[in-house]
Amino acid sequence: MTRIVDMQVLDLRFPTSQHLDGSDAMNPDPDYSAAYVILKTDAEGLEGHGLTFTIGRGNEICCAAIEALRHLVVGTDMGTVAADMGAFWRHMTSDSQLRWIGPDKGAIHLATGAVINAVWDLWAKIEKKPVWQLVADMSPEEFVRCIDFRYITDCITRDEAIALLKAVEPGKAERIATLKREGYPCYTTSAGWLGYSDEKLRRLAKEAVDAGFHHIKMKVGRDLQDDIRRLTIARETVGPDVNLMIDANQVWEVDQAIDWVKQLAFVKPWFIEEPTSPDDVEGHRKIREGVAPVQVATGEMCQNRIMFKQFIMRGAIDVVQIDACRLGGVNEVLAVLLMAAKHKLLVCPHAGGVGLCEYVQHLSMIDYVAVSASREGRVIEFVDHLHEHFKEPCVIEGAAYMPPQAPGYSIEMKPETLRDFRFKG
Ligand SMILES: C[C@H](O)[C@@H](O)[C@@H](O)[C@H](O)C(=O)O
Repeated sequence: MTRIVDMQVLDLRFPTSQHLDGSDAMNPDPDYSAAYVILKTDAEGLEGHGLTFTIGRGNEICCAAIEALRHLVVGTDMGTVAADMGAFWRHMTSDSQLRWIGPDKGAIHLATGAVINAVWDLWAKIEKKPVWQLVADMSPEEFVRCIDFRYITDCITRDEAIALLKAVEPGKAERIATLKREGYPCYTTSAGWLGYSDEKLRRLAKEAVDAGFHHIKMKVGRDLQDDIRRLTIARETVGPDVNLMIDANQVWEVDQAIDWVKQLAFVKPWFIEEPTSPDDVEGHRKIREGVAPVQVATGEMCQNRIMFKQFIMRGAIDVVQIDACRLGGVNEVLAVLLMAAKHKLLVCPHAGGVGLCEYVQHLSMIDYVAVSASREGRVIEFVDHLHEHFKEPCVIEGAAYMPPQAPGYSIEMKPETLRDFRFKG
């Protein structure tokens, strides 16, 4: 069986000017970066690729954290991964010397996401399937074997998870056919950055509607009067039937969030994303009560399944925004999908950054085919930048992600990108 014999870590930087002339209220000048992992194997030409998205200097720390995981992954026999992926995840997150700085948080967990996702890429390539299909083809028992239920059994047990998966098994083939025909709906953030002029906002919002988007996200939170003006323009441009979402990137205090959102309620926001600290479960619960019927969304910085459990069980959010590498890779995302399905919450993944669109399309497709069995009210984020660096970039048709066909996790970058975007120090 294939063995992982080496790991390469690359610090890739994509300076702001090369991809985006916009910003959000927390990241006015983001240099998008990727801590990139290549797992080398003893099989000719077979590699696993993975990355985690960071910004600028944060990338160095992530690359160092990935290096700290080297001893846990090099030497792995992929046969043991296929036999018990959950045990492998536990092995990757249980190093007693790394526990004090993790394992479920911070740079070490982002590093875990990058490495675990590279292992999924490798596994899927060995099985000659895209990741979404590898998981969709699993039996409920095989699916739950990928998950570490530690610390979440008060929300969902292994047996409950199996029952939930079994209940939706009958319609799988039909849902796969629907996915291949129609794709999975998405929303765009590309019109709504704070750095854009009113003219550019108007033009991009119109282009988005013309391209078929029914959901458009606007950044807010820097200046209330600006937000009122920009949202008025957006609503006038897109008309009454398109869902407008707003995203504050964590800038508000709890009560301030309630006041601010109420003042923007005239555009009928579909959700408010990241109104306050991503760790504040009670704060989100209060905001949710205070701004209803505007839904509350968070997750791009929700760092583990245990935090998500609290947001879900406390009624603090309406929309679960999983992130492909903020969580510790596919395994942990599967746990969150199950908890969200049990509590009947919408899953709308966070994307954008570097490679997140390529990753999360697989996760929503898994959710639809095997877990929630629904696309109703769910949309994947789409941000139109940096896709040109990927060998198999995501494909959007009629405001929907089309299911990836190539084996793997769609995250492998082109050799020239790996050469030309290495950080020189
Ligand atoms: C710095 C990043 O682009 C963020 O602005 C982005 O992740 C954003 O919060 C989003 O939801 O798309």
